[in-house]
Amino acid sequence: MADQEEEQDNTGDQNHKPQDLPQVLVLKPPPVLSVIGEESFLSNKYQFLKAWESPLPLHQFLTAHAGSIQAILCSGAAPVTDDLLQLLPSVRLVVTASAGTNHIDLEACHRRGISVTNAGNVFSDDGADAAVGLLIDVLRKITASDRYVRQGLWVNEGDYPLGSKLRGKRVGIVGLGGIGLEIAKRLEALGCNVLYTSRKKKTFLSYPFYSDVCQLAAHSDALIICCALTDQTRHMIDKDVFSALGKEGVIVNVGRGAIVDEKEMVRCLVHGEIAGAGLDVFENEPDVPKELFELDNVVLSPHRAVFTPESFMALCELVVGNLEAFFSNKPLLSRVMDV
Ligand SMILES: O=CC(=O)O
Repeated sequence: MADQEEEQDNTGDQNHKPQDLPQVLVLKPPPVLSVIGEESFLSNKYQFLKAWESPLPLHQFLTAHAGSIQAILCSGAAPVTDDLLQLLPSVRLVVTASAGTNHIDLEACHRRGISVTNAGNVFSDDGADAAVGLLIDVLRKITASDRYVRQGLWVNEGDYPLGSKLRGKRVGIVGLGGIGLEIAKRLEALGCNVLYTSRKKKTFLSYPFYSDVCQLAAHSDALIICCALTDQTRHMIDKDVFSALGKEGVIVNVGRGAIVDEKEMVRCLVHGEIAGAGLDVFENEPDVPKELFELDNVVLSPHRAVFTPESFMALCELVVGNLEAFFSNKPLLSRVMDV
């Protein structure tokens, strides 16, 4: 079966036999594929082994190609675990088509001498636009009042309750990486006071830094979560943080659902212990806690914050650039350093 697959030229390259090309494993189609199309995304300089198209069980498929796969192209849809890497001794590179790397066992990659690259900064603008958009939406009740108008309630019930002003708000950014920095720039331009927490204080910035997220919440009117999901940040936004944020506080999450203790967040929203939420990510996507559907002070979005056709085009170039750099022994373009 493996031989049959190797005979099938899925590279589009007429000059090379596919088996001469470097082999890159793709476990599941990353979201970018459905927008950009396989022909554009999967460069014909490599033989992409699409595990999901093989009739073989994954383990057998991987074993059949174990010696020849040098790189893995992945996304959040398929985890890259230590057990998987164990089966693929020739892998030296994992390229993820995402900003987040929580689906990759970074420690195992480090131990095995495997480099990892991610989406670098290609999603920073769109992620920041979406985060600020969600914050404005919650504060000014844009989606909720849209529903009000469509349901004919303006006519029957009168004016909709007023929202709250953005200018002057103290916004705590949790994670001042590429997306966080872009959020800060936008909020500054909109007249907000930016504060932040991050792994380390950024000495080149004058925004107030809080090493403790509870302290940050206590000094913020809104918190925007845009840090990485790691063992340290899982459920970091917990009961104590919500209580420090307080009844008037708003939370926006464009990072990962599991950074927030979702059950506790739902409880706080239902009981009015925080004022509202703008959420692009959830703990068990695509499942969203049903209680949130009933709440007008919550804006929901289906994990789309960073994705636009433009960011996907940039991602496409970056992925190909990283593969080219790797296979020609040049420095990687967006190496993940924090192992
Ligand atoms: O959530 C999207 C990403 O991590 O790229």
